[in-house]
Amino acid sequence: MARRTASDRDGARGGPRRGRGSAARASRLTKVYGSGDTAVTALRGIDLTFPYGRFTAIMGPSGSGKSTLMHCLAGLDPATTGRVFIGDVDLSRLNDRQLTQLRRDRIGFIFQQFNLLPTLTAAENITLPLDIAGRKPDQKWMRMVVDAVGLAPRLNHRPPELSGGQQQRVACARALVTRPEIVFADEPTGNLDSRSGAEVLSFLRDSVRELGQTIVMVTHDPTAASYSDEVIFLADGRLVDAMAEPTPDAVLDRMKNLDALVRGEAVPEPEADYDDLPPEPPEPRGPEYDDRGYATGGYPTGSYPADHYPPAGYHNEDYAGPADERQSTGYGAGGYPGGGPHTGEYPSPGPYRGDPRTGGYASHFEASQSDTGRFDASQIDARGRYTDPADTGPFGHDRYGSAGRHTGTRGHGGGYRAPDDHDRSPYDASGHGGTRGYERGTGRGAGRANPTGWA
Ligand SMILES: Nc1ncnc2c1ncn2[C@@H]1O[C@H](COP(=O)(O)OP(=O)(O)OP(=O)(O)O)[C@@H](O)[C@H]1O
Repeated sequence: MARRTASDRDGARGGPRRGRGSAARASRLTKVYGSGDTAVTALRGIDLTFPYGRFTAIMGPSGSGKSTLMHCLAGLDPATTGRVFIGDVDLSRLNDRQLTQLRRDRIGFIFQQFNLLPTLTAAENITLPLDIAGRKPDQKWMRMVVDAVGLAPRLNHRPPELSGGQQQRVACARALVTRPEIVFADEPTGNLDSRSGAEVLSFLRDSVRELGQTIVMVTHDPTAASYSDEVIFLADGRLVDAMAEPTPDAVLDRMKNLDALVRGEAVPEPEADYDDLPPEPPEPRGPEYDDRGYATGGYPTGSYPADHYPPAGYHNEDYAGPADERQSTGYGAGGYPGGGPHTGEYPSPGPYRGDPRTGGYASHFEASQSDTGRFDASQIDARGRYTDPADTGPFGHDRYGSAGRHTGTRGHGGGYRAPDDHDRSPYDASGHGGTRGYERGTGRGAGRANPTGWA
């Protein structure tokens, strides 16, 4: 696919059309199927924005509401409450005829089952939406799309004469030929072998990067999701997490945790990462001193790294420990007695001063994890990071919120909430704010702007 300029991406030369604002948006979207005893709540208040020119994957356990969300966004299924916008059009204000027209003119669809008409050639299938609308194809755009999906030599073939991958590429070209503002793809590679799937996904990704297309794709496949710019995760009808620049392994890990949490199981214990996650500072209880003036255990000193204490044999009370890294890694002042770096005020007793082989730290730290059960399930967030459930931190309300002072400037705001915790949205008022920027209202945080733009 030929490189195009930024102005091309805006549709100046026939690329996807763009309105103002975002390509699609859901605001407090809920969906309930049925009523009374048989009611099924599929979506529980989704706030989500899809900016133009991005490729977003929607993932989540079976039954989490992925297809329902996509159908509501695409105007195929009405919301129960809340609102959905395509561009700046509020779908709830459209009648059936207007909705049909909007879908035809402004939305492209790609389905798992290709949905091609077997009696039409590939070229006729591609132009079908335009024919139905009584519009003539923009030949230049059509050629570009056909070239991009590599179908030029196959345009006169009928679907039964094409491989699965080729058929899906016809479907991709059909979705793009109307220059839609947004394309919804429902498991587009679900029926393809991995090589054909990769071809289709590469095309989708390139159409975003090089043509400025906006794509939203539901998938179960972490590899497929890794082609996207960002993955959003649903569980039990709620948005529970997001991952920018996904890799298959990272997506797979996240999905495993989501599955386990949805089943009410403990998530796998993460490997303790001493560099990334310093142990929780102990509760200040006041020092106790021996008759030489050394602390004797009034503090659970084993929770401190050994290099915070005087080296072996060092008995000088004036010892000043290394600078308090916890401050630079996000632990606020106050975690330590006195609220600042170590000053030698509380020299440590015990093994932490006397074992140069281990520094007296790691082995004790490991032991303390199992002794205290520090890493139990309720304290592990969806990113596998330790959090303190009792501590809502500066990002408040988020039962598993991993952002905040625990991870400080490196906080990512994973924020998975237990499936049984239905009483409030995980993205409620003070929900997210970490460096990934899940800040309600602005879609931006202190660091990297959130590309999906949580509303
Ligand atoms: N037409 C319907 N009538 C009643 N319940 C429905 C209907 N469609 C979906 N549901 C229910 O809504 C919930 C969400 O379904 P949805 O198909 O959106 O999930 P999903 O994440 O796409 O699942 P999967 O990955 O298995 O396709 C499920 O509990 C499902 O049983």
